[in-house]
Amino acid sequence: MSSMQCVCFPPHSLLRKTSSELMDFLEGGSSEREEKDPSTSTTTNIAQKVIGLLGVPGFIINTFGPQILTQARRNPRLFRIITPLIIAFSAAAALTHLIWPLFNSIIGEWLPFAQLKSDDPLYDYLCRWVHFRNDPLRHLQVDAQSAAYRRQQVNDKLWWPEDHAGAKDICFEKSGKRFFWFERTLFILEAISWSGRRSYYNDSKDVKLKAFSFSHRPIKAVLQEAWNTYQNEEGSRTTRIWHCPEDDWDVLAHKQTRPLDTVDVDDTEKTKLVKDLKKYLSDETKEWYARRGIPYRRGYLFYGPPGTGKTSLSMAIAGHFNIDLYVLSLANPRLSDGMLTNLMTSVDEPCVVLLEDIDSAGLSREVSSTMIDKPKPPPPPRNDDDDKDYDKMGRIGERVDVRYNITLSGVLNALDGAASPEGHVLIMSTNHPEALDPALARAGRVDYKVEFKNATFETAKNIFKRMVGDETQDLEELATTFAKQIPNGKFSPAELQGYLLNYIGDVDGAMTDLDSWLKKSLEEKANREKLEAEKKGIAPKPAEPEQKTEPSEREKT
Ligand SMILES: Nc1ncnc2c1ncn2[C@@H]1O[C@H](COP(=O)(O)OP(=O)(O)OP(=O)(O)O)[C@@H](O)[C@H]1O
Repeated sequence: MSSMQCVCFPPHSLLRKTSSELMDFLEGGSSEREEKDPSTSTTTNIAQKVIGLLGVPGFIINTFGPQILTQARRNPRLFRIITPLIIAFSAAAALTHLIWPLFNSIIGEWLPFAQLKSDDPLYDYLCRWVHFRNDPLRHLQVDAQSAAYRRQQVNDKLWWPEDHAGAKDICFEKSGKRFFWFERTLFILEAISWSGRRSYYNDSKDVKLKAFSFSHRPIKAVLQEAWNTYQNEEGSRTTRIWHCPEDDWDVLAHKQTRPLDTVDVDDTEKTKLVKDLKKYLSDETKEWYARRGIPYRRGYLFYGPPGTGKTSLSMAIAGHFNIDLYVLSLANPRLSDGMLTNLMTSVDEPCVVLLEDIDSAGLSREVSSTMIDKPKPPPPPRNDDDDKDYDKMGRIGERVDVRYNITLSGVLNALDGAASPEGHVLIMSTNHPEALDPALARAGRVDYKVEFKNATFETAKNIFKRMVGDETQDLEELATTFAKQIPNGKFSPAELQGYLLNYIGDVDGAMTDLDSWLKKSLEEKANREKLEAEKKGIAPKPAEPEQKTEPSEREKT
C-alpha cells in the first residue's frame, strides 16, 4: 500500500516519504511487505513502468537505484539530497517525452498556417521582413555552413545580403525555424525544402508561416505588413520573369525591378510609351473594350540593333506596372505552332509577353530552315546579364543549319486567334523590322512601334555615369569628355556597358584605355561588315568619315 501511495502522490510529497518506503519501491519489492502482499509486486512494476514512461530508462533504475538507496538508508541526509534531484530529473524527462511531443504536434497540426511558394514575391518579402526584424529571439537561431558548401547550394535568391557578402570561410545563417512576435502573437516561420531538409537556403522552396492563435487573422496581418514594407520600397521590388525551358512556362528568376530611368532611350518617347501602357492597362480601358466586344489586346513592336535596350525596357515596363514578364524567343528551334498557342493561352494576365527575335525564324507560310550563327558557349558569367551580353558583343561561333517548326500562320493564330489570351501587353522585338512579314506588323497586331538606336551622346554619358562612378563623385565633366569620344551611332549601349564594366570605380582607367579600345573595336566592326558584305556578294561600303557623338541642344545649354 505504501508503495502505491508513493506512485500516486504528487512529486513534492515524495520528499515526505521515508527512505525505506522509497527503497521498497525502487528495489522492486525486495522488502518484507512485498512478500506478505503479492499485489505490492504488481504495484512496483507499474511504478517502474511509469517512471520509465517519464523517460528514466529501466537499466538506470535497476543498476543504480538499489545502490543509491542502500547508501541513502545508511545516510538519511544523503537521501534528502538525492530525492529532489530524482524529482527534478523525472520532471525534465516528462517534459521531453510527454510535453515536447505534444508541443510539436500542436505546432505541426493544430496551428493555423499559410504556405508560400518560392516563386511568389510575397515569399521574398516575408523572409526579408522576418529576417530584418529586431527580434530578441533572432540571434539565438543560427545555422553554420562552410562557404564552399554554401556556394554550391545557394541559388540566386539572396534574401540576406549581409550574410552573403565576401568570401568568408564559414557563414552563419539564420536557422530553418524562426520564432518571432508580432502584435502580441507568437509566430513560427519554417522553411520546407523539396529534399525534406529544413533550411532557409538549401534548395528550400516553400515557407510556412504559423501563428499561435485560434484564427488566421494574425497571419494575414503579418503578410500584409511584409507586403507593405517591401512592395513600395525603392529598390526592393522584384519582377518575376518566366521563360520556357521545355514546353511550358517556368519561373526563370525574380529580378530586382529595373527602374525605367536606367534604360536610356529618348525621354519623350519613353514617357509617351509609358502613358500609352498605363492607359491600356487601366480598368476603364478594359471595360471599354468589353462593352464594344473588341478583343482586349495591344501589341508593341520594339525594333533596332542588338544590345540597344529592347529587352531591358520590356523588363522595366513589367516592373513599373508590377506585372510578370514572359519571355519567349521565336528563334528557339524546338518551338512549334501548337506549343506557341499553348504557351500564349497559359499566361496569367495582366502581364507583359515579350516575343523576341520575331524575324529570326524567317517566318513564312512554310516550315523554314535557316543558317544561323550558333553562339559559342559563354564564359563563366560574372552576373545574370553577362552571358547574354557576350553574344551581343559579336563573339559568335560556327554556323549551323536550323530547322524551324513554326510558321507565320501559327504565330498569327497564337497572337490573335479565337482562343488567344486577352489583357496582356504583347511586345515583339526584332533587329530587322524590314524582314517582317507585313501581316505580322499590321495595325491591330502592332499598335505602337518604338525604335531603339545605338548610343548617342546622351546615352554614352548616362551609361558612363551609371557604370563607373559612385553617387559621391561629380562625373559630369568626365562623362561629357567620354561621350564626345564615342562615334555617333556606332556602338550599342550594351557594348559601352561591356567596356565600362571593366572599370567599375576606376574612372581614370576608363578614360586612359578608351582610345585603344575604340580603335580596336572599330577595326573589328569594319572587318565584320566586310565579311558580311562578302557573304552577301555586296561591294563593301567605303569607310564613312568618323562622326563623334554631339551634345544635344539641351547639353550645349
Ligand atoms: N538603352 C539602354 N540603356 C541602358 N542599358 C542598355 C541599353 N541598351 C542595352 N543596355 C544594356 O545592355 C545589355 C543588353 O541589353 P538588351 O538585352 O536590353 O538589348 P536588346 O536590344 O534586347 O538586344 P537584342 O536585340 O540582342 O535582344 C543590358 O545589360 C542592358 O543593361
